[in-house]
Amino acid sequence: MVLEAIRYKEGQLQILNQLKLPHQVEYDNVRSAEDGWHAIKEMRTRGAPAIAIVAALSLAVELQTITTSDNVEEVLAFILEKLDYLVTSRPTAVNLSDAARKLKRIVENAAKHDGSDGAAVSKAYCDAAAQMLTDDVADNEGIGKHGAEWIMKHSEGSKVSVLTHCNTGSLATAGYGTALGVIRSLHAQSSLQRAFCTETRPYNQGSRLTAFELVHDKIPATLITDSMASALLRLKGPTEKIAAIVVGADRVAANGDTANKIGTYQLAITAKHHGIKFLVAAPRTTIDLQTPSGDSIVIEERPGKEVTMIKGPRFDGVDVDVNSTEVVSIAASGIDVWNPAFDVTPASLIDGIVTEIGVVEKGEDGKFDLTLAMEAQNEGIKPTSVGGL
Ligand SMILES: CSC[C@H]1O[C@H](OP(=O)(O)O)[C@H](O)[C@@H]1O
Repeated sequence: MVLEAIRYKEGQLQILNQLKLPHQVEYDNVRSAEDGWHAIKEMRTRGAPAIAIVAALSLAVELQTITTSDNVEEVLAFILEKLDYLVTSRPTAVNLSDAARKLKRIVENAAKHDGSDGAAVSKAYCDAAAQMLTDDVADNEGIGKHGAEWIMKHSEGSKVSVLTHCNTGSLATAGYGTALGVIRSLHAQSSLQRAFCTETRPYNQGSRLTAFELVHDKIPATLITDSMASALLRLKGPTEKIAAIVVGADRVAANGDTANKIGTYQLAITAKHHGIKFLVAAPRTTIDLQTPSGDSIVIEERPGKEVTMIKGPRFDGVDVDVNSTEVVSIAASGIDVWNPAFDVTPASLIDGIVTEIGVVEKGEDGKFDLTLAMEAQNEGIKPTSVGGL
């Protein structure tokens, strides 16, 4: 079974309901932008690239199943309004707003063409949205290649271990993954000793999703709790050949400060303390030159019950009843909760930003210059993840 977070064909979009993984594999139909918004908000689908793609395709299937007006202005207004609505689903990952901006430009250009009609504008949108699936997988394979090469160049021996956080694999993207794509590439070239993954409280992307992907791909892997990371580096770093911590990103600011899953910042601190390389792996659609630094990144806060309650199938001490679901409280009633979904890692703690066209490192001034990577994108060296703009 190929792990597909997103299944799309004209007129039909299905998402793997990630709230039910790893014990149940269930796909939910997404028939409209509203369905897409709720799927993203409820985190039935998640991951910065996947959020952008599901949002874009949710509007595509809506356009493909309604009777499209011939009126260019009506269809254009409908698409622009729906994109503005979809962007409100989750604020931190830039991929969604970046895709919305590029899709708006595409349909505005399509509407200007002589003889254009509503159907032409709708088709231009749907073609660009579908292209995001293909481009994202290509981006991730490039990230995997460049990241694996960089790690091997900066470590000794023929095999290395890496630690990763959250889920950045096929369940967070259109396929292959970003940081998990680097792990897949290391494994494919027989350079991976072992992948360590953190459970990533409170949504448990690591224990539920990354562990699921690593077991599925038969990659040697070990799950640890978030609180074990520093001890792992100190006690097992040398013997397990841990060469790097590789994480994904939801938004990379112009100076390289990176918003990613809560817990990333403390991993960067412990990596620095233990002399372990710290890499951010993300497509260029995650780089946001309009946001000057991490101080300007909006950090999503989620409901406290995601911390105090835990949901899963019943375990009778022998087997897991995959068809059961129990929700249990694991905190004292009445306690206040702070539940930021992300934190910001300062560029000073990041050794490299792995993109699909190469690894960006800091210059002699100790700062990242991300404009070069983005200029490569704008010069058309490779189309962006939305319709080749
Ligand atoms: C390639 S996924 C990037 C990013 O998205 C995840 O957040 P969430 O699971 O809340 O959508 C996590 O921060 C990943 O690193």
